[in-house]
Amino acid sequence: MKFGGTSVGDEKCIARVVSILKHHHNTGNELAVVVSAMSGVTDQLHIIAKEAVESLDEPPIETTIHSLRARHKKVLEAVAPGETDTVMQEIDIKLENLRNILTAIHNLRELTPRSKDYIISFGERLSARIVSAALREEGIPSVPLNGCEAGIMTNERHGCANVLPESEQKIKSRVLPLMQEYVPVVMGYMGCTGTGIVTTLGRSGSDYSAAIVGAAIDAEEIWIWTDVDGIMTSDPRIIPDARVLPDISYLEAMELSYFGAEVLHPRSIEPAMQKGIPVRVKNTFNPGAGGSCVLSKQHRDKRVVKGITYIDKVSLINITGAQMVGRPGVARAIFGELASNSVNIMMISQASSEANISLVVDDEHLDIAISALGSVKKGGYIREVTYDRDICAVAVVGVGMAGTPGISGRIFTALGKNEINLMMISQGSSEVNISFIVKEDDGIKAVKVLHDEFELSGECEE
Ligand SMILES: Nc1ncnc2c1ncn2[C@@H]1O[C@H](COP(=O)(O)OP(=O)(O)O)[C@@H](O)[C@H]1O
Ligand SMILES: N[C@@H](CC(=O)OP(=O)(O)O)C(=O)O
Repeated sequence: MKFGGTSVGDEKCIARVVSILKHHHNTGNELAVVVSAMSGVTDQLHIIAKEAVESLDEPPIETTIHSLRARHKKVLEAVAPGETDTVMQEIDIKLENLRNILTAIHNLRELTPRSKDYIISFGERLSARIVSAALREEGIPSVPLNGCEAGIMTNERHGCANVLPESEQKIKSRVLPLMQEYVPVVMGYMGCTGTGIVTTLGRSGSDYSAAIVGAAIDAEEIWIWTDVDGIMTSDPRIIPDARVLPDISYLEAMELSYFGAEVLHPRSIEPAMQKGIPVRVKNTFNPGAGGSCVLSKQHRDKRVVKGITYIDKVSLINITGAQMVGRPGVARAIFGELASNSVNIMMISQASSEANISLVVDDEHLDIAISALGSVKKGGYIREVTYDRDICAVAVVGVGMAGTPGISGRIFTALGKNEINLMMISQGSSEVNISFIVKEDDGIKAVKVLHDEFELSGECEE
């Protein structure tokens, strides 16, 4: 069971988490738990790391340490009064490490990907100790484990590390035996390299940690506890009448999360899928609700389109040049150069004339992508590289779209009727997803129009 940042955000939330775990423990389940940092803490750590390296004046290291200490102490006193002193001693040691490294970073004005990962993993180091103490306070034996202790071994891709296959045996041999006696509370989001260097798994990566641990221990189910009733037809912040999807396939969940449904991390499905383990998404604040179940087959909702997603932190790059037509190797040069600069490409589309290739990249990769394409341009066959930051990606997802004629017609007619201009369209041959780019100002409108067009708010079809 994984509990996200909002689920462990304060003492009341942690008390709920403990009562959920107590219920499942007392009904005979063996549990392994993964927790995220308390909401906002990872952001706070990112900010102080940046300030430590960039600030010419004294960065607010002390203020940050004090605020982290005060927030965690208040929660600990409420949920584990019997252990406050001992756990606070451990927390103070961690905070002292944090203070020292931030001071060193400021003095050296050097923040490496390694040291950054070490810093931003502190949120989970603190929260897991508190959740574990809160369980003990309720009479449930529990131990906290950091990612390395739990056996989560990764490559050295700091900031977005990949879990290595050998983790499976390590996790199994470390976590499973513990579960006979304790409820282990694993610090999500973090792992370590073979030499013990701390890595992180990418923002919102605790879902990935949970999937990795769940798959390694051959869990019966992997439950992701969050702050909404399940995976919904769209982000409820955009579409207030979005509906919970009771059953959804692995493929659909992967596509929805890849294209912006934050409720699950895109990498969290594959480990479960490989082992056929159902992933259940449930609401910590409404545990009685059924939630969503991600499975290989879906049973209840026969609707062709399952959900509409939206991402706004992306940019569109257009590469044009008549010389690109019929010339083998152009795509290799473009994608090879982008790959060697670690640019993640989210969508690709090529006009049939071959004189144009459009790409969508994360906003944060745009500058590096443009500079990489500048080198490719020197080859002579690209005439122009233009970009637009003011766009967003919308995706329509559903396994049933494959082989159902007329879906794209409905999508584009509905958008056209609402005067929404399409700047790029992409559909993979799996037909599980039709994604397109519109101006940022049209993004939310496009989601609403399509949510209505496919009547996603209504009752599910049995
Ligand atoms: N399709 C969707 N279904 C459910 N939630 C979604 C969807 N798209 C975006 N979200 C957002 O994801 C949020 C939960 O993800 P996140 O904030 O990362 O939770 P946690 O802190 O539990 O990891 C929800 O509050 C919701 O606003
Ligand atoms: N704390 C990390 C990892 C994480 O998964 O968080 P959350 O479960 O709150 O999305 C982050 O903020 O990115």
